[in-house]
Amino acid sequence: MDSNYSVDTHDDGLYQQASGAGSTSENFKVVVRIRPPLPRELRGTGLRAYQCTTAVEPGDRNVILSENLLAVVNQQGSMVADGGALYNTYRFTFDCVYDQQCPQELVYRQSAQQVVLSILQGYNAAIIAYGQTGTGKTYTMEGAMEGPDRGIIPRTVEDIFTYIVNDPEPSSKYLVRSSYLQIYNEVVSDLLKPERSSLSIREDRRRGVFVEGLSEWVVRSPAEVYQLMQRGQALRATGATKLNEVSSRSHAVCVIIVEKCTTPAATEDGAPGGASWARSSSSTNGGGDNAVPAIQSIKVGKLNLVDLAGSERVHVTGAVGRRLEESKKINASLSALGNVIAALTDRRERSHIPYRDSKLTRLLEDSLGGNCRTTMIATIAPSLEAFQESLSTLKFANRAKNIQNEAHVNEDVDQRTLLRKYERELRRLRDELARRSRNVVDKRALLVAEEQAKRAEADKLAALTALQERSREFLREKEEKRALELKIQAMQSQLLSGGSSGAALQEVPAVRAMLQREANKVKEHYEARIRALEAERQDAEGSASAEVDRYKQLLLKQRDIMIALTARLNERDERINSLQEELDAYDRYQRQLEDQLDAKTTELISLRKAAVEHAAASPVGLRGVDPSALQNALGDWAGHGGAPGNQQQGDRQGPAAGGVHLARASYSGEADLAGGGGGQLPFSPYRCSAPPGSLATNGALAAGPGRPGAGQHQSLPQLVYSADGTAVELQGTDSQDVTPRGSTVSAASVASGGFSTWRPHMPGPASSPSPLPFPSNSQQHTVHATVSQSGALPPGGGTGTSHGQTEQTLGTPGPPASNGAEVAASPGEVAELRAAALTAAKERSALQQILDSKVRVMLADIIHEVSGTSSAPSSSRGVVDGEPGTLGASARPQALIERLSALEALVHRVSEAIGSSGGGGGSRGSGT
Ligand SMILES: Nc1ncnc2c1ncn2[C@@H]1O[C@H](COP(=O)(O)OP(=O)(O)OP(=O)(O)O)[C@@H](O)[C@H]1O
Repeated sequence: MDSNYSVDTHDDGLYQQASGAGSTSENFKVVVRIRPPLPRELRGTGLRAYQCTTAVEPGDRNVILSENLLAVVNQQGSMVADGGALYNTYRFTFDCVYDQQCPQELVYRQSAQQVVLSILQGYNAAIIAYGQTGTGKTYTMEGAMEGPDRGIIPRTVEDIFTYIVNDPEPSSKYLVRSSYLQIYNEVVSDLLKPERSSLSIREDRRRGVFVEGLSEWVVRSPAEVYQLMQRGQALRATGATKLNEVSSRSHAVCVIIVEKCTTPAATEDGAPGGASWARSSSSTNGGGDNAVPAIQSIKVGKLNLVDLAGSERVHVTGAVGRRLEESKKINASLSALGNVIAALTDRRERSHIPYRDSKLTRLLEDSLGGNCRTTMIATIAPSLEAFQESLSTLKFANRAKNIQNEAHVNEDVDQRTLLRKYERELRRLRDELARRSRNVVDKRALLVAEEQAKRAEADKLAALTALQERSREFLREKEEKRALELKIQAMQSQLLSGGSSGAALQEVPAVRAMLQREANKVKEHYEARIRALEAERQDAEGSASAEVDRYKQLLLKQRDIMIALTARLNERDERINSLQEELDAYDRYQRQLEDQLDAKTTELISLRKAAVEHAAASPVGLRGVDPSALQNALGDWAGHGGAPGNQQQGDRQGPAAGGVHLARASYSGEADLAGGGGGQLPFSPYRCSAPPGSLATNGALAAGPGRPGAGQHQSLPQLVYSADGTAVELQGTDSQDVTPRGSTVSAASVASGGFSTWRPHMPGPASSPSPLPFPSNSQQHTVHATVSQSGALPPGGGTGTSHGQTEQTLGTPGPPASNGAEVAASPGEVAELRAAALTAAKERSALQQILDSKVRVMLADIIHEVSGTSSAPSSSRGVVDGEPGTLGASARPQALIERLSALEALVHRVSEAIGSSGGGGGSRGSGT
């Protein structure tokens, strides 16, 4: 094989600059292949025709690169010395130089086959195609899949399987695996598994440098490899450039790994390997102690078939954009490759090898200066336009040929086999150990069990012993207890024999009889006690029942009372209603009385008029008339027919001091009061006042005091009534004391609120109590009579009533008769008569006023009583009639009835008195 690469080198000084050392490593060979010119190159460029720049000297190791090849190469193809000085001519010596007509088969056979087949011996091998783009790298590596143009890869696959098939060692076994990857833009991808990209490059001692995760496909025939190659080529990044229509834009690496398993030729006894393995196996299986397991030899050879992307000058290829980026990456990686080669071939002290500067150099680390047999095929183009690239490639290749690889067979025992064997042995030993250990464990367990049994037996005996001891103690305690009991009995027997009461005594019949008697006595006592308690219980039950019955009766009685009270209350209400009706009837009767009073008044006026006329007609006769006689004549209607009138008559001592000091109506007319002559009335005018809303509201009396009149009002005394309607006093509003003397009412009578008697202001017997009862009333009633000097009535005072007529009559001045008749009586007599008549009228009016006041007070009391009775709760009325200190509900109606009767009698008497006087006057008047 080496003879194939043996090329004679002759370096001369002229070409020293370009020629290499000429020595090559056995494990790193560099060959140059010149492809034939392409059609485009043969057409030339512009005016320049095609010009070949390469020539291979005889012997196929030297290559001449010259701008004018014809001038420097003679007919034999060797370089002429003179021509070299005129033209750029370079001569390089490599392990082999293949000219343009060199077929694929020769290239493979001379430069690849031995390297490829070395992997079957356990070597790492690599065939790297390097060169400018479009110079035939892919053609050289792949070529066609069939025919003479088949490249190195197909031929390698064919040779590998041919070798395996033709291996003379039938015991050898082979395992062929294949992978296909690319480095595109510094990214490692699996061309057989496109989904695997960006793979990492690892390295270990056994496998060397490898791509982690790269798929490995076991192939058993060249066809299977072809299929993989075709599949990977379809995925490889390619593109059209100016220099190559199908330019590879990535570095492609086809990996073929061949594992060869062989059996060593001999064992310890020197038998051949194959037979030895067979025997060894059989002996192992048979359990022969002397047999030593045969160890298989595993040789693993890895072949990297590298098709590098072509270096290119960008300005020449015209790459732009993506192609430009690809070119940069390609050139960068190739530059890293050059750096690695430069480092590897540095003659100085071995420096750092920058394998990790690129994926390519990292992946080719074993192939470049490592454990590998490497052949670098530098491809160049023969055309003049590729001169510089060809020169660059040759220089690169010339430098690379100095790389020293140290290839060795990757022979190693099958670690897995050994491991399996050791594992089996270990498992067997473990089983044996376990078995023996199990026996030991069983014995130990038996010993332990026996020990435990002995211990348990000992414990059992100890427990039995303890139990027996406890039993003995128990018996002993029992005996001691018995002894104690006997001792106690003995002591007790001794005590009994000492004379104390005890069971022994009960043995005596007398004692027994005594005890029996005592027992019977106690029994009887308690039985009696029980009976007594039972009786008490029964009594208690009986009394309780009686009490219940009594309460029931009380409840029934109360219920009846309530019913009766309800009925009586209903009756009372009916009675109250009837009384109300009677009161209404009485009011109507009172109004009739008032009408009659008015009639009497009219009659009185007529009488006065007749008297005046009579006096005017016969003043002499009138002058001789006794005033008392005249007053007597008029006194009947003035009230002496009744009790008050009689009393007033006895009490009357003069106009200023006597008579009834009550007025009912207001009198006006200055002439009347002044006696027509401007004289002053002999008695002070009266003003009867009453609280507004009481007497005045019915129009009977004047309004409140001080009501302004048309003229000057004279201040009048007030007649104040006590609560029971009794006139108490006339409280003068001026300095004149008009209080009736002797008219006294005690403060107690005012405050008592009880029944009181009206005591007119009359001396002597007239002060006897009046038989007229009046209901208690805390209110006081004041009657005012207003006399206006201007003659005008007080506003509202008696307006619209019959009293107005009285006033008109009374207010008529006494001028001389229009007929001019001379009055017989003297002016004094006339004045007396007039005063008498006026006094009589006043007394009547006062009497009527008293009557009205009394009636209204009683009516108010009755109404108040009735309303209070009907609205008061039943409890306040008293539950039981006749209860001391309270007026029972049934008694109140009776009292009301009595009051009404008294009132009726009073009215009747007053009416009779008034009627009698009026009737008397009338008769007299009519008689006159
Ligand atoms: N020895 C040869 N004999 C005949 N034709 C060849 C030879 N070498 C190369 N060619 C032809 O040259 C052209 C370019 O070759 P190839 O594609 O292999 O170049 P390359 O170096 O792989 O280019 P790139 O780096 O761009 O991939 C192809 O058409 C190929 O057929």
